[in-house]
Amino acid sequence: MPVVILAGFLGAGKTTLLNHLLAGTRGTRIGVVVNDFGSVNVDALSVAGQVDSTVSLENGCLCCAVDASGLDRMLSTLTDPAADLDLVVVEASGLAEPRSLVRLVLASEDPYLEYGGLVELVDAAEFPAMRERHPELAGQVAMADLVVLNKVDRAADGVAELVRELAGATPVLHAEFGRIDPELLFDRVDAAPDDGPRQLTFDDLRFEEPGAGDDGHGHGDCDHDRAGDHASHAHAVYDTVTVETGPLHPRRFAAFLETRPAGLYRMKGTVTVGAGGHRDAYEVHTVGAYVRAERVAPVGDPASRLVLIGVGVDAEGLRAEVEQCSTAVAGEAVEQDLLPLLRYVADPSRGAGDGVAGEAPAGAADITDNLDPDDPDPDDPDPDGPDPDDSDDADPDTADSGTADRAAAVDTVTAVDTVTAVDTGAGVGTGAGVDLAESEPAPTGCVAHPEAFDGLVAPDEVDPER
Ligand SMILES: Nc1nc2c(ncn2[C@@H]2O[C@H](COP(=O)(O)OP(=O)(O)OP(=O)(O)O)[C@@H](O)[C@H]2O)c(=O)[nH]1
Repeated sequence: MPVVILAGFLGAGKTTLLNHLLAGTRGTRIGVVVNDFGSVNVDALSVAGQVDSTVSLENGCLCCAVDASGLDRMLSTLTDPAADLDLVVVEASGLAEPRSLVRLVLASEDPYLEYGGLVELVDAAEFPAMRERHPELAGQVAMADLVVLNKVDRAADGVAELVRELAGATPVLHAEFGRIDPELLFDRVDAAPDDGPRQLTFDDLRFEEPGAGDDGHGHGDCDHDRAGDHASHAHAVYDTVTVETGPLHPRRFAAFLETRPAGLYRMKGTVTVGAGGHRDAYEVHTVGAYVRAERVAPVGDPASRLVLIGVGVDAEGLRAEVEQCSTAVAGEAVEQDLLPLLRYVADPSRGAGDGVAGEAPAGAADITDNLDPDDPDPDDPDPDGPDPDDSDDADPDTADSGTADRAAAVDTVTAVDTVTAVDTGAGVGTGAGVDLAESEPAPTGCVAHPEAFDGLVAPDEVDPER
């Protein structure tokens, strides 16, 4: 269950965007956590659909009122397969600290939960003035997976350039009234009448007829395109590239993952990697800076199929880069070449080739290399090995103490679905600001938002007494 965090300063348009998503789901079922600020749950009330369950947290906003297990408890009724939802969106209060929320989601032990990205809304009218008063907003833009520059109808002079610069490699979408394409955030369910609603699977992607419903530039099945309303449709501002190729050289592919171009927001698909005569298939999923790979059953032909979605990316260049990773071009790999890829595998002991199945491969422990925002470290002679310089990941100065400037908030957990009520349960949020840096080890097995781990204790610094 992808959990998308929707953040942005007060009034940036989070609820407006959420309502747009809810209105455009066409069968996709979304659970929503609304993190209202103030004593009246305006956002919860204004979110479209039926609001059937509410939990109030009276002692602070979501990110400082719960720890990871508290968040798990809160979300578990939404992520539980029995709830039959396809996506959870956490709308952070305008005062919430997205870094803390990202940490909580990444530290989740809920087996059904997967980080779905941090979407940061920026108010194009107010941002320059807001930033003067709240310099931390710049950091929030920098750590997002997708920046939505909203209210472009009222944009202040120079704001697009300013946000573009602050966003660095993160894609920036321009929007009015939060009208972005929902498919940027989730795979729509297939509403085929003979099949019933369900989540799009990678198999759907793999076996989709090339050209079926395609508008000629990779946008695929899309009502708006068929309606000829392309110019006003958010698809017009991003590119989708589908690459089908043979088995990939794992080291070369891992290098591609590490150097993904600015603007590439999502990537999903199944790749087969060849090493030491073995063939292993992995489902790969990236959202912004986050990468996750999971070993899956072998796939047929094509051995590797990836869908890449980005803003302002060089589509043909991307295709060529992936194709360069194929063993046909890069040559056969040896088993050692798997190691750079295994850092992205959720359970590395499952990720090794048949020859070493069941063992945690050497190098799997090096996952913390990725917690350093500056990685890959050009000075590191062995980019796949432990990097002594990575101790800066544990810099206490960068840890977020969290609560200082957050006013009391009333948080509501709301299950929104046009049909089904989901009881979100009670008893959440009695903690008074748990600092994850003190209590949670860095999650391993997935790699995301290095900044989110600032202040976490590096494995070699863990005090065994604690
Ligand atoms: N002109 C203009 N107004 C917008 C746009 N998007 C949202 N608004 C308006 O901005 C106001 C705030 O929008 P909300 O969606 O409530 O913002 P929010 O981020 O949820 O606000 P908080 O919950 O207070 O943090 C509303 O009056 C919206 O109608 C836009 O693109 N252009």
